[in-house]
Amino acid sequence: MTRAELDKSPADVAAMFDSIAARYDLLNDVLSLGEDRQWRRAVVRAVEAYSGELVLDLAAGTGTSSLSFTENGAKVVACDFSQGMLRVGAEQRGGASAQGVTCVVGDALALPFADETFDAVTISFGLRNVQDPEQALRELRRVTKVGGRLVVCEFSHIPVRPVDRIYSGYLMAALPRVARLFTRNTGAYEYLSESIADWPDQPALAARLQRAGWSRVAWRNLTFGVVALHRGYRES
Ligand SMILES: C[S@@+](CC[C@H](N)C(=O)[O-])C[C@H]1O[C@@H](n2cnc3c(N)ncnc32)[C@H](O)[C@@H]1O
Repeated sequence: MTRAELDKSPADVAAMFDSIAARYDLLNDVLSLGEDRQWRRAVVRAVEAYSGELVLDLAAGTGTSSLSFTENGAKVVACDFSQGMLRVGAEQRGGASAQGVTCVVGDALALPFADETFDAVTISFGLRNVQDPEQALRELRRVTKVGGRLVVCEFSHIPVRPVDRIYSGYLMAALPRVARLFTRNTGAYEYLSESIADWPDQPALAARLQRAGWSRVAWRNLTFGVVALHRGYRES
């Protein structure tokens, strides 16, 4: 059974996602009771990519989110260090460069792109899995054009503490049991629960974005704060 620990060793994280790639999208729908589709629509609206723009979808996984950014004609680079996840997505879209999405293998901590390449950069459910999130946020800023924007979609915390405790109970107890019905790699879903519980809340993540150099940082909650969308701009 392949799972990562909270030290987020890159080799363990990549191997874990390789091992669950084939069932990744199905499990997302099941475990979120279909809410993931609403979250993804909210990300597409927040990124607001249009024709002529180049978007980086970092930690793109199978690229479920990447394809939606092409709706108004933008081109998308789907970057991830799990070749297994990228491969599953490429097979679904008909190639490693198809339907406006180009897959690139790369590490969030040292992105394989020149400075000021992208009009918009985004990362969904990926930043929590990166060993050094602030370094990833600095790298995202480096490859963004001046005036460009960042949207981070990540699990977060429900601001009402007693409700957040009940939700954490679901995460730790029920989620891995439900996952067991669909996958042998229950360790990956124990890691999911633990990493969400361990992740900073909305103001703390906003502070990280600011420390990494992003300006005009703001966030909004989705599904009562189960997920939060953080936004920032590169101003200089
Ligand atoms: C939970 S999946 C999210 C996939 C996709 N963004 C989505 O919304 O479904 C997290 C992804 O982050 C990738 N990832 C984690 N750390 C990374 C790193 N340092 N560099 C590149 N990708 C990374 C994993 O390989 C995995 O595909």
